[in-house]
Amino acid sequence: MTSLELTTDDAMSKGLVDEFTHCFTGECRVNVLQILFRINQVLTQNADLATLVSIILDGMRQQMRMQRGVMMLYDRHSDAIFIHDSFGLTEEERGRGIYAPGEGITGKVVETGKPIIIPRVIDSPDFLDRTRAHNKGRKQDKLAFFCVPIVLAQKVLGTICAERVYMNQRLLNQDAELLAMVASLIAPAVELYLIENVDKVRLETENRRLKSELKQRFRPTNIIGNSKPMQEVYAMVHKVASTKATVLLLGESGVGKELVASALHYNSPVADGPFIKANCAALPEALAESELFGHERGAFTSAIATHKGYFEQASGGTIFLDEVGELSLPTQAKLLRVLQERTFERVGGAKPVKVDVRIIAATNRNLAEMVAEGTFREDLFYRLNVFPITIPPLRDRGSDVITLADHFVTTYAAEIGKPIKRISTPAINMLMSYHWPGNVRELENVIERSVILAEEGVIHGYDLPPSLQTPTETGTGFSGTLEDRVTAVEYEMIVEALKASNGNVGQAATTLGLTRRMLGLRMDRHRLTYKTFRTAGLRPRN
Ligand SMILES: Nc1ncnc2c1ncn2[C@@H]1O[C@H](COP(=O)(O)OP(=O)(O)OP(=O)(O)O)[C@@H](O)[C@H]1O
Repeated sequence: MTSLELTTDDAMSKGLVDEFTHCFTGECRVNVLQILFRINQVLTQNADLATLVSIILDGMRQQMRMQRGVMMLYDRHSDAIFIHDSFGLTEEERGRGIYAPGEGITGKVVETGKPIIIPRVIDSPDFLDRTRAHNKGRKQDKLAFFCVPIVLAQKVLGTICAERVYMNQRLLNQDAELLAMVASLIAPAVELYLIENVDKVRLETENRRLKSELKQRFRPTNIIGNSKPMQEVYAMVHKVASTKATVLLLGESGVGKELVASALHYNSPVADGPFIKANCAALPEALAESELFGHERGAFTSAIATHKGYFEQASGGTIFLDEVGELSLPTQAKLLRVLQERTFERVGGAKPVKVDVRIIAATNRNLAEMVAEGTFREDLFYRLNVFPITIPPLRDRGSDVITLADHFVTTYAAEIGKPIKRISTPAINMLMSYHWPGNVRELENVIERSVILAEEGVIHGYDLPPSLQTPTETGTGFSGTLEDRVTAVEYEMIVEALKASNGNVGQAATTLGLTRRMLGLRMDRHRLTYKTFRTAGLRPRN
């Protein structure tokens, strides 16, 4: 037994007995079965999410004798997790409970899809107490916390979290297991609720978001994604944007370096000045110097007039040197001088030109390695590397993939003028499983293409390119054989038809051009049951 664990006698002597005596006797273990039984009962009666949640929260409070219980929903669109229902919190505390994935204990459970159990919550560095419910009352320091995800088809839809007086690890694990069971029972109902109440959920999140501190966290407006690694990027951008320090943006191709560069500029004191992009890889060797630093009239045969280079054009603003690792050694030497003295000469000129520019450079190359190989100047590397920011690859950003996909769907659907309501569950799984070598740029292209292909307002797995459907690359479990792919498409079409018909098999069969019996057989083969697709309040005649 750890020093934190209590015996019944300890508990009694400490006056905590009310909360859990019955749990030592095993009575509460029997009681909890009643909760499962009730949930199962109402699930078969087609009850709505509100009824289910009230049974769960009542059970947590009365049978399991918990101090606090919270059911949270994850709104992918706004990338926020908020309290849907709870006990043990005031209305005000409830309103403050809003998190981003990766943030605090709840955010971590949503990000990883794994439960978290903490014997003494106030000791946990991840515990944010955003609701501020822990400032009050005695026994707060004795509370254990556990949080389980509500997951369906690898998609985290929300969490059930609870606090109770700590007794011992075994009982805590048992409670968490029970809540995990409850979470998996109600997951289909939660998904239906989220689909059906998309607008309500969004409005609710937005209202809460407006009232919460989340609003105050810094995120450049056009950069999408709230994953932990991106929050670190935002924090760095926030720190350095207001200075004139040279910034080096590192990261694979397509991660959003240019977007971050523009965020740095537009949040800087020179935001009203020009933002000039110079793509060093696209500059032909012979013209690189003249493009960057300009030339005097007659400097070379085609120099018929004086030309201001990118540095002069950026004067009073920011120059963004993209792919800086591609510059030749002579051009690097000239760039070093600008960095040191903010002075250069135009090609063919002798007069020094002084500029006042903020320099942001970016590269997907390993500059330190290039220095070792002798292809990049060491002194220039140190001058550029004053404030490096590494933008993480998309595969390390968790649910940002879906947030970004949603964002691009909205953008391209509006551009093409085609209403797209949602991305199907199998398509979401494919997007989440893929390793995105081309990062956000690749995701953007994939979504643009799928918006063009999509029919009936839904992006399906088969609207995504074949590269996302190869098992070795995606890990989606689809093998390359024709039969397996046909099975995957069949599964998806049946799921969609059942969703659209609220679980009415007859109606779904008609949509699919099958008899009811044929569809029944196929549903058995895919282990699908119409109950999963029933919508609250509607009882289809099957
Ligand atoms: N977090 C993000 N939110 C929204 N759009 C993004 C995000 N990151 C990247 N994009 C979009 O993805 C595309 C590629 O981004 P960007 O050009 O900034 O990448 P990069 O790292 O500079 O690529 P490269 O190294 O190839 O120049 C752009 O259309 C950009 O708008």
